[in-house]
Parts: sequence; structure tokens; C-alpha cells
Amino acid sequence: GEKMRQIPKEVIEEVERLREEIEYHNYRYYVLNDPVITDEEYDRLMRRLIELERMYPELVTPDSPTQRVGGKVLEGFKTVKHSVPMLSLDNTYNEEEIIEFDKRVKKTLQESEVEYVAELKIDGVSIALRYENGRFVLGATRGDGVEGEDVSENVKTIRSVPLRLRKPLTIEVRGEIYMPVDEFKRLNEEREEEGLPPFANPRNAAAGTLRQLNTALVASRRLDSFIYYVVHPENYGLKTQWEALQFLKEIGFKVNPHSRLCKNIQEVIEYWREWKERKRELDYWVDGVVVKVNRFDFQKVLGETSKAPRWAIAFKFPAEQART
Ligand SMILES: NC(=O)c1cc2c(N)ncc(C(N)=O)c2s1
Repeated sequence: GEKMRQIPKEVIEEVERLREEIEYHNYRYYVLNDPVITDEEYDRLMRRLIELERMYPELVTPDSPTQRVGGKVLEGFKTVKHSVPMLSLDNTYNEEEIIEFDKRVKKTLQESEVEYVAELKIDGVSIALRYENGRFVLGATRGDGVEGEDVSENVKTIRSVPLRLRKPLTIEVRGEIYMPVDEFKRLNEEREEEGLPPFANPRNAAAGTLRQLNTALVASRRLDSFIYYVVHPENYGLKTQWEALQFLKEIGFKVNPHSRLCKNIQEVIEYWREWKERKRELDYWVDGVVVKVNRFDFQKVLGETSKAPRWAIAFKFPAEQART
């Protein structure tokens, strides 16, 4: 076969340095919302990397930031088996029912006080993300909970999803892909102009986008993410959900800033009352609060049914009149 041409060492070093630098700036801009360079400087770095990868295609890697702009038209999505089933959540709709949940938890645990983590329930699409030695290798939808679709090429275009973790971990995490409200409005205006039916809500718009086979189209729409779950947290020395959320932030994921550690179910109810009113301040839709027993050893004792965990529950907000 063709002799592998020698690529100058300084080119390989420049490509590797550009990748790290660009991914760092993606992290600052899309995860921390705190950029440290101008868009022009960012574009110059990206153009240089695209140029070098065009000259030396053998240097392109799946986790290169140039893969974020899409450009592939896929035939379809492969099915992938989840490492651990992606369960759904049981629902509660009022304070009496959430107090019943707390009573059941205390009875099973034989504990008089149980700490909870209260997290906003994002109205989006569940996603599982896998990394090997810190590099993104798979993005999968929930599907039927046991098997999902491999939507990796589309997930790579979501700027807040890291292609490289800040630590070389082999890990699976889960969260929600969502479409910000202002992007949802812009997209529906675009669809009206194109004579296409508008999406009914941001969740459908996110789900529809994630199912697109044209990855450049996905890249042109601003999807975002919140990650809230570590698979096998004990493998990383994590003992509670509150620690897991800090850990996810440390290794580079976008984590919702409004989660709250609650001493007891009363504080959960106060959190729910507060965000029932404040949710309109957010630039994404939420439909309630997810309440989780904080300690993982307690979660293990409580276990799960085939459908949902016994250590977590959705505390939904009252349905509003049909949203415009
Ligand atoms: N189906 C599920 O298990 C969950 C669904 C969701 C959701 N839509 N938003 C936030 C969380 C969370 N913070 O845990 C969860 S958990």
C-alpha cells in the first residue's frame, strides 16, 4: 500500500494543541457561560484546525472539535443496549403525595430523618453519554429504557456536551438534552417561513432535532444539556447525589445551577413552591422537581421497581392552561 507519509512532528503538536485550546474555549463559553477570548479569536483557531485536518485527514479524530459542525448524512441510527436500564419516574402532584413518599422512604429505611436533593425537572430528551479515557465515545437516547438509539454524531454538535473530560475517566453519565425557549421560537419562525408545521413545544423540537439524519442541520440548531446522573457512582468514590452533582461539574459537564440539598421533605416542599413561581425566569421549560434520596447507600436499600426507582420521584408543577 501507499507508504504512510511522514507528518512533521510540529504539525501533530500544533493540531493537538489547537484541539485542547478550542475544547477549553467551548467549555468556557457553553458550559460556564464565561468566555475568555473573542469570537474572532475562536474562529481563527477553528479555521486553522480545519485547514490542518484538511491537509492531513489522517489526523482527524472522532473527538476533534471540528466534528461539532456536523456534515454527515447518516443512513439511520444503530440500536445500543444500555449498560443499566434508563428508568422513568413515578409522579406526585401535590404536597400530601410527596409527604406520603417521604413516609414510605423513612419506613423502608427505618430512619427518622432523610436528606433529599431537589432538582428541576427539565422538559427535554433523556440522554446517556459514555466516555473512555476521558474521550466521548457514545450518545444514546432512552428508547424503551433497555435499548436506545446511537445518536453520537448528533450529540457531538451540542457545544455544552464535552468531547474530552477534564479527567481521563471511563464513565457513563445521564442527563437531558433540551432546546432553549428563544431557540425554539426562532426555529418555529423559520419553519413557518418554510411552510413547515411548527413544533408544539421545546421537548418535541429537541426530540425531532436529535432524530435528524443530517448532522449539519442538528449543528445549526442550538441544543443544550444538563447532566445530573453518574452510572455506578461508587466507582468514583461518590457517596451521595449532592457529591455526584459537584463531581459532574468538576469533570466538565453542564450541571443545573438551581439544585438544592434539602435536610428533610419540608425543605423540598419549600423548593417546589419557590420554583413553581420562579420557573418563568428560566430560558428552558421545566415541568416539576425531581426529588432524590441523597445517600447512595439508602438508594441501594430502597432499590427500584421494573419501571422506576423507589428512591426518587417527580414532584410535578400544576399543569398550566395550554401554553401558547
Ligand atoms: N426519567 C428520569 O429518571 C429523569 C428525568 C429527569 C428530567 N427530565 N430532568 C431532570 C432530572 C434530574 N435532575 O434528575 C430527571 S431524572
